[in-house]
Amino acid sequence: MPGKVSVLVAGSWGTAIASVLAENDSDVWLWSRNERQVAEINAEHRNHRFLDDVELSPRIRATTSMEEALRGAKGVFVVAPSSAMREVAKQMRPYLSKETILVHATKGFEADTLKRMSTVLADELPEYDASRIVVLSGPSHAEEVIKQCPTTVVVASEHAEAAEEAQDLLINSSFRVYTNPDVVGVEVGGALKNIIALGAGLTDGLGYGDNAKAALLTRGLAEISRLGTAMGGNPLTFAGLAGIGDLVVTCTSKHSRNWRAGYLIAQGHPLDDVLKQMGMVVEGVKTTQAAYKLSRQYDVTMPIADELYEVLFNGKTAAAAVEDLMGRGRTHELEEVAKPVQTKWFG
Ligand SMILES: NC(=O)C1=CN([C@@H]2O[C@H](COP(=O)(O)OP(=O)(O)OC[C@H]3O[C@@H](n4cnc5c(N)ncnc54)[C@H](OP(=O)(O)O)[C@@H]3O)[C@@H](O)[C@H]2O)C=CC1
Ligand SMILES: O=C(CO)COP(=O)(O)O
Repeated sequence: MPGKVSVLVAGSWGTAIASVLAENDSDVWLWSRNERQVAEINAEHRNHRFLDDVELSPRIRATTSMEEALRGAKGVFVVAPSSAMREVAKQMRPYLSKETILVHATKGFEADTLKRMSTVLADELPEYDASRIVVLSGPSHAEEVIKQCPTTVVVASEHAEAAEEAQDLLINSSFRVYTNPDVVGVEVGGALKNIIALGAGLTDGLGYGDNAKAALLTRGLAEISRLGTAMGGNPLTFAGLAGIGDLVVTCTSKHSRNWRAGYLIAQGHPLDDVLKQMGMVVEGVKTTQAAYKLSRQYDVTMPIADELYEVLFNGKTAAAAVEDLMGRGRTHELEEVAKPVQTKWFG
């Protein structure tokens, strides 16, 4: 069963996924554009820039050659930041076999087009059957996965067999993998939870406590479900690993870059400085812009995402944003949640 699989790119999450695949006896080719990083991984079995404290399996070989990474691979895992997905997909096209299982694990939308990541892959890989694309998501900080802490994730594909093949490649006793046919819900849940995690960092930075955090998580989930359902996702997906599961971990974990960015912004650090200081991708910032536009396109109310947008891009203080959220007009808890339920899921 194990054979060659490739992982593109060698950031934190790509390196952790490569480690899970290597634990399962796959021969893993980890692609990076960075020659020094590739040389370090091959010589020292360390990714010094990301997850430096863990020794990598010798089953993981790094390369800067896309051809070497993809040729003969039975599975390809694309783990680029959303801003790089199209560029990476273009480079894959000449070498990607139609038989390969193609999985992406990116949480975000394309900034200009507002497209989901599987759609960006489908655009750039027209020879590949788009219905077989698999999305990997769920509560899974790389720092814990690479140390084999128990973790549960979901793989979604319209094509049940493709999802099961991805499940086979990944599942082991510390990495439990569920399948789900709802690509839209899993992608939208994974992307939008980063906005709420930024908000949780903000309220923690303001010292607002656990009640505020619980409120953000709960009302944040209502916003995620509302937009996700309007975009075609199954409402039940948001009660699962790619919804509430990932929301909980990202809003409460010390590992979350989105939470940390929110925390620093609440303390008065300018957004640009925070992003530079972080040195890793903080998807929630661009996703807040995307959600601002998508909520208007789909005519759904997203007050938390709107307030985050004002804080990040229009200079509103976090305290004023919380005050405005608390002072909104009275409403029924379920009023805005129950809008359009997709017939695709419930007949
Ligand atoms: N970290 C985590 O725990 C998890 C992350 N994710 C998601 O995975 C995705 C990737 O995040 P993560 O690995 O954490 O990010 P990191 O910041 O750790 O790493 C980003 C990587 O992307 C590479 N990269 C950026 N632009 C390009 C490009 N144009 N071409 C090739 N490589 C590029 C960087 O390379 P270089 O060093 O050369 O710039 C770097 O290796 C995000 O969508 C994130 O939300 C999902 C679940 C868990
Ligand atoms: O998606 C993640 C965990 O599931 C990672 O979240 P951060 O990008 O906020 O670190």
